[in-house]
Amino acid sequence: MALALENVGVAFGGFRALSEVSLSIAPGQVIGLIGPNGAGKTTCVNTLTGFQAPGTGRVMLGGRDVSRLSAHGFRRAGVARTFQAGRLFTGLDVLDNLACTSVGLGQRRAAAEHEAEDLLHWMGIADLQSRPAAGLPYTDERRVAIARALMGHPDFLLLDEPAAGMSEKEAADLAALIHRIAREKGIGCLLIEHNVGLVLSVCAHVVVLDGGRVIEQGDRAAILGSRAVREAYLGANVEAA
Ligand SMILES: Nc1ncnc2c1ncn2[C@@H]1O[C@H](COP(=O)(O)OP(=O)(O)OP(=O)(O)O)[C@@H](O)[C@H]1O
Repeated sequence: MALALENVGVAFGGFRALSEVSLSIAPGQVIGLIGPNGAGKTTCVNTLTGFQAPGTGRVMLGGRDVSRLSAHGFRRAGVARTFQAGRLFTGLDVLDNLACTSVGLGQRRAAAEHEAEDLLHWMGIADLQSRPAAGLPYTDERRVAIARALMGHPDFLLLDEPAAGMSEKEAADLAALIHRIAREKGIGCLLIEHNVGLVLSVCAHVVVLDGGRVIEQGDRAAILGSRAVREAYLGANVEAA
């Protein structure tokens, strides 16, 4: 049961944001997706979650072509995501932010609240449960957004720059949480991050995009040793950098 892009292309008007992109996430695996600004990372996540239909190629989930599924359809099928901005429901408290997700997926309210309490406890943030989502400190908002994405027991979790604005210590705590999500829940995770050090420390496999194309993929050693990656980040004149 994998979530995958197969030779995906996405164009906005005449601009090709993705060209022939293939990548695959297995259950319990943490994949990193990196690349310079505008490389196409968010477009990849949008395509893997039904927010953007591929122009060419296919999105596959467990061997099924889900390219035309809606975003809600992807969520129901077990693919959850977070956004660069937390996008919490600011009029609700933390517990209700989580519970309403499972209610939206068809669960009864009492069961959804119970699941939300368990999940907040599992993440070590049970103390936040009655707090209004509006005005949460930035790092707590990020953690609640991840907790909300975990509601309904998804098989895959796609995280769009979850460590943006975090201190080194907060980013290390986040890395530990992502490991737990993969290991203890068996969820396949895809992590987009500008913090390349964090990605290389968390992910066994990293995909590098530049100009909408996959320019490299492999383990930490392969990424660090890649001339194409150095050129993408530092410009063509890598020897001088
Ligand atoms: N809806 C859209 N309409 C037109 N162009 C778009 C749209 N969405 C993205 N793009 C363009 O596609 C390219 C890829 O954007 P995308 O947001 O996927 O890159 P990214 O790697 O996530 O960038 P960043 O690291 O800056 O968030 C960019 O040039 C962007 O301007």
